[in-house]
Amino acid sequence: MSQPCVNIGMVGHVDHGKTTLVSALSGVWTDTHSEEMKRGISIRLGYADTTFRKCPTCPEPQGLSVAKTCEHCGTKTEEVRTVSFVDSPGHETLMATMLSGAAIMDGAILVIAANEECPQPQTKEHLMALNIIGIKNIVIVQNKIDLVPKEKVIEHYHQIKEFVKGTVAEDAPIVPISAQQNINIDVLIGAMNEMIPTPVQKLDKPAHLLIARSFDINKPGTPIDKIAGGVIGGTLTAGTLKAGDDIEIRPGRKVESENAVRWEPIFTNVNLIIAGKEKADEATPGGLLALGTGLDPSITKSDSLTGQVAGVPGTLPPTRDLFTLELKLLERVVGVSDEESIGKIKTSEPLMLNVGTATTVGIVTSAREDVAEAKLKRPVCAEVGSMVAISRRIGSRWRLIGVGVIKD
Ligand SMILES: Nc1nc2c(ncn2[C@@H]2O[C@H](COP(=O)(O)OP(=O)(O)OP(=O)(O)O)[C@@H](O)[C@H]2O)c(=O)[nH]1
Repeated sequence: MSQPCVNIGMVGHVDHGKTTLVSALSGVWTDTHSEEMKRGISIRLGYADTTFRKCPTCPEPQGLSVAKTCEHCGTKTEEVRTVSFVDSPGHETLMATMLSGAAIMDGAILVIAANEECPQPQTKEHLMALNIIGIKNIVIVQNKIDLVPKEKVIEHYHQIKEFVKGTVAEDAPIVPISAQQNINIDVLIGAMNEMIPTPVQKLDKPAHLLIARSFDINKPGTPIDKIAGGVIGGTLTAGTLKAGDDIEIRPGRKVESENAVRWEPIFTNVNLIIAGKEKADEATPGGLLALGTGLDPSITKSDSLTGQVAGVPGTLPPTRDLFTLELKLLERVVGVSDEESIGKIKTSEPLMLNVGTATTVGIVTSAREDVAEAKLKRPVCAEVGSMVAISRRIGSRWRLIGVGVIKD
């Protein structure tokens, strides 16, 4: 990709139109899996790339679009910015996946369907997650306006305004659209372009990649299906990678011997870089990458490396199987109809912990008012100071209850 890239997340309640909107913006359907087809909901993170473009000859004001030729004068449009969309699932059982996706978002579109009362439970829970993870660049989309009369759209707009009062999205623009009928998509592109800047590229640090997906091979027909090794996908938080570079992956591989279990880092090399849909010589932070590696595909298949970190050998954060967390708990549980208050964290209770793209369960070994220690069932590679989203099992679901910062 020739332009610096930004990762924009699609978040919001189930069936509000996230995947449809990604498709309207990028012209491609994000990954669809057979299980998703059966259940009719998104289960895993989906990805799609597009380019915001501008006509070089039409007079101002002329908005951005994704069209390759100008609809007014037919001139070939020019690239302004490349964008990767991270499509997260909206179902309440899939919060862990949403949180992994949020770790690699530079900004987000909160999709809210205009034909339902606002807020729906995961509209609230996803906004809270953005808040906790610190994603401030947000655009709100009022989708499916083709299904309701204008007065209802206005009433719904006021419901959204009331709902976001006092949250990180208080001043976010609200764009009424129909993803399915392609209404107001150009206005949305303009709002995204303004609200979601390309992140500052930290090129002078060693390369670190948060792994969000891993595959044995990519889909047939894509450039990466021609290589033999396993594929990892994710986003670089810092540094650059070139084809041929050596990489280390942590925590790596689980090794079981006699009575002990340990995790060994994996060492391999990058043999192909795909940024967006194109083969690239170099990968930089921002945007989603697929890296062909020298790994045996059995190591990368079925997202088995999701949540791990890859980077320059010897520079990765330590692998931890114990967290000491400085806590900041929410007042009430969100994402449920009955919003009970959140009690203190107790010793021996299991917590779901999300850090970067990793999800693990930790058993609390000690807990005070504002600090808790948890022994992790599956270790993670994480820096001191990293934010950890904390969820507690309430009924049959994990519910977001707060955030912790890793202490040494
Ligand atoms: N009428 C109308 N239907 C829409 C619109 N956008 C999406 N839909 C429909 O709403 C349904 C759900 O859309 P999806 O895009 O799958 O919703 P989603 O938010 O990605 O769902 P999950 O990822 O499972 O949470 C589908 O049947 C879409 O065709 C719209 O603008 N108008």
